Amino acid sequence: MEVRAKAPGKIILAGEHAVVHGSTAVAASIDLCTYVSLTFPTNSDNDDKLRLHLDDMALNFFWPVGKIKEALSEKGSHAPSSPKSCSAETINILAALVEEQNIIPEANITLGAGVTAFLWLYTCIQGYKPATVIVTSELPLGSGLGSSAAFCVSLAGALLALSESTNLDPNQQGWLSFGEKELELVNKWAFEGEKIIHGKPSGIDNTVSTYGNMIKFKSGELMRLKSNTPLKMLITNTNVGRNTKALVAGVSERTVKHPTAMAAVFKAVDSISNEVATIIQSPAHDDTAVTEKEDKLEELMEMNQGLLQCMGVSHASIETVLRTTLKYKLASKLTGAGGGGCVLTLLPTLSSGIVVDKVIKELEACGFQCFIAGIGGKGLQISFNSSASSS
Ligand SMILES: Nc1ncnc2c1ncn2[C@@H]1O[C@H](COP(=O)(O)OP(=O)(O)OP(=O)(O)O)[C@@H](O)[C@H]1O
Ligand SMILES: C[C@@](O)(CCO)CC(=O)[O-]
Ligand SMILES: [Mg+2]
Repeated sequence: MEVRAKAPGKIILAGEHAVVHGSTAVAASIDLCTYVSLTFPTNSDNDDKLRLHLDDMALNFFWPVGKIKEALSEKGSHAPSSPKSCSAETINILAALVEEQNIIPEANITLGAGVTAFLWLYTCIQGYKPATVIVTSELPLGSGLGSSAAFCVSLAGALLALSESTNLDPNQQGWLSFGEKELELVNKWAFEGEKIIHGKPSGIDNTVSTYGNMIKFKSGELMRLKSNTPLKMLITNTNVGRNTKALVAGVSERTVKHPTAMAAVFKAVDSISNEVATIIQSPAHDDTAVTEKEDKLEELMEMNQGLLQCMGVSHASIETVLRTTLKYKLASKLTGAGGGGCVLTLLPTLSSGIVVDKVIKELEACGFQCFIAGIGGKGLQISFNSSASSS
């Protein structure tokens, strides 16, 4: 029996970083996903290993399950229906199991945190069973499109689908969706994984990846938004690597140094996000109303970007994208943690295709990668393949 899970990445339309400090943010899923396949060996396979294949990076890890059990001793906890945080001490034990394999390139230290999160989610949800887990992704890693959250949600989804805590029918064909209670459980586990990768996540990324569509999020609470106008966003990947953990920590440091000024910044972001959510949901019956909405969204994106600069998370490459798109009267803001990564540019409904082609050409000439993603699709989905056996 093989179970597959797919979970989408996301864009943040307003409120990144400030959301970690209690402000409202607005996010939407995108149609680029991370896929996880989970298979248990049959008795005749005689395999005692937990195997993790990160196919996109051609990295293959394996641990004898007895070794994991011995390393974790009483710190391991097989309790799929009770999401639990990984203590700093246990993170170190798991990180040592990851490092021992010596296969993560030095240039990619944060990848180790993802594999550590895998070991935590696996042992808590499935215990010490041998298995093969294969991960592939359409998302660029560490670029602001929520690759870490999609990784944790798809993993938690696949692991829970083959646990006693969920009850999808494995004989059903095609992609299936969990019910509300099960999604809540997946989301909580994914948040625990995100904590290992990010340090101090707000939970917005795993929540939008779990539930999909468009959400407003504040202090752990989600509100689903019903968009009344399709939004078209150009996503530009500056290809400048960064990691969310360091950027979030940088904003927290600034907040400690300048508490009053930063509180004002976070309050302004909160107002911007609420206004963005209201505009997105307001009806627009004709082209004039759509244009009016888009004009307001563009202004709010620019205001949000200014405040992200105040927080210290912009980057020269992001500023280049802003300057380039502004030449064509298009508004942009960074999305996700910033410091490089991806930038969003609103493409108004009536914008001319020629202008869009020109701006893309100019951005690509700077070495950036441009694409238009579908916004607001489904969240986590699961599918079973009863004829598969472990490889
Ligand atoms: N497909 C994957 N396979 C293995 N690890 C992954 C995968 N996708 C994400 N990760 C983990 O997530 C880390 C990247 O997370 P990070 O939060 O820094 O960036 P992001 O999630 O892409 O951007 P943002 O948090 O700004 O949306 C990787 O270094 C790795 O640890
Ligand atoms: C930077 C941040 O606000 C969004 C990253 O996509 C971090 C978080 O909310 O966890
Ligand atoms: Mg992330």
